[in-house]
Amino acid sequence: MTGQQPNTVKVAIVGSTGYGGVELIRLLQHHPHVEITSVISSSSSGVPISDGFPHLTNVIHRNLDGVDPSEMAKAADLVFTATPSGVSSKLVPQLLEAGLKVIDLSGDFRIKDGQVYEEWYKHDAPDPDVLASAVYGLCEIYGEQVKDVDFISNPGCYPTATLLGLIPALKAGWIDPSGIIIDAKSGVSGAGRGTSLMTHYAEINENFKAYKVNKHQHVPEIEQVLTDVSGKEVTVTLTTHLVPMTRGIMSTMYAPVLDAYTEEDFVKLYREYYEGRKFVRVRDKGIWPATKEVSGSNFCDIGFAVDSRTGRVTIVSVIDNVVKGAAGQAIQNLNLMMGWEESLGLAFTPVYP
Ligand SMILES: NC(=O)C1=CN([C@@H]2O[C@H](COP(=O)(O)OP(=O)(O)OC[C@H]3O[C@@H](n4cnc5c(N)ncnc54)[C@H](OP(=O)(O)O)[C@@H]3O)[C@@H](O)[C@H]2O)C=CC1
Ligand SMILES: CC(=O)N[C@@H](CCC(=O)OP(=O)(O)O)C(=O)O
Repeated sequence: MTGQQPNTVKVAIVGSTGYGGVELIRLLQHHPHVEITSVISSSSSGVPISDGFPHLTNVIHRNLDGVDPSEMAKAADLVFTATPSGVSSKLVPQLLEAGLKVIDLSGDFRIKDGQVYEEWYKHDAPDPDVLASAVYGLCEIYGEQVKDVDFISNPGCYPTATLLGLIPALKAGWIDPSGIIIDAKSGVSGAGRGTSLMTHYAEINENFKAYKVNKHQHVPEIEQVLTDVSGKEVTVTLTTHLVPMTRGIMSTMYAPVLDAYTEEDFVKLYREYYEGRKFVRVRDKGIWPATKEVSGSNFCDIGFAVDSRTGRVTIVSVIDNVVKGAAGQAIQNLNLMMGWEESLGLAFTPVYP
């Protein structure tokens, strides 16, 4: 920790009754410099959070507070907004105006072009000045830019797995940016706690479905970052799937390889690129990552195969969508923002089996 930073940061969580919010509560219990001073709900304030979430009994003794930015500013230094897209865009400016630091888990501030955001998210774009002030918190790539800022936009779950899997090869000029195909699968918790026909038991149990093909709101987020890091206009094909499991994302990426690079070359390149970054684990040749091997943890595990017959590389990247894809990465961002060691409070071994 740097000399100027307070020893304890008081945090409030808006959307604390959702999957991202509840996961923030679970993980922050282990953070040595964080005190949760307010858990907030727009629909059920005044009751103990453990009433609705019995697993939090004897873990956190707090009643749910209502959504009131001036009260949040009295209670906390920083707010995690684990709120739906379209809600964060209106709430975050009020929180910043009240003097709070903010880490937003929604997609509202990730897309730098407001028009592109409106096209893909079907919500009004946020205030352009506030949007411009948001720093995109993909920690292993933009970690330096996150230090000392007031407002971080936490990346999406599919983009986190996908971007960490593609960026080293793309930056090195090893893969053709015009030929990237992403085949991604998510557990059902990625859709949030609300019920829907898409996710109810009879629809998803023993089923496997593609959705939002070529229309997923994470397409512009992935393209924006790949274009930024490569300096070339990148477009991607993304197919997202829902699989009958609770947590986990597997993003399988295919791209043409531009020279005779082998699997060993890819392993070496990625290990060098992510050297010192505890949360990215690059597998040895032939060892494929599985979602269970990262479940409950902030790890992103990556494996490769190069097919000399087709000239393509297959890159497999897995994360826990609620941890590295949401709450865990948000805490990693908090650590970087505060000048703390990035893995503080996040040293979770994956839950296995
Ligand atoms: N689940 C995941 O894997 C990931 C989610 N995200 C993003 O993180 C955010 C939270 O996701 P998740 O927790 O899954 O979603 P959930 O649907 O599980 O939870 C969202 C919570 O937001 C609260 N909320 C709804 N409307 C308002 C409002 N007007 N004002 C304040 N709070 C409101 C609700 O709680 P209440 O009614 O009590 O206020 C609800 O519990 C979303 O933007 C999502 O896209 C990002 C990456 C991964
Ligand atoms: C399984 C599932 O439904 N996942 C969600 C991911 C939600 C998310 O992260 O969306 P934001 O970009 O708005 O934060 C989806 O595909 O829309």
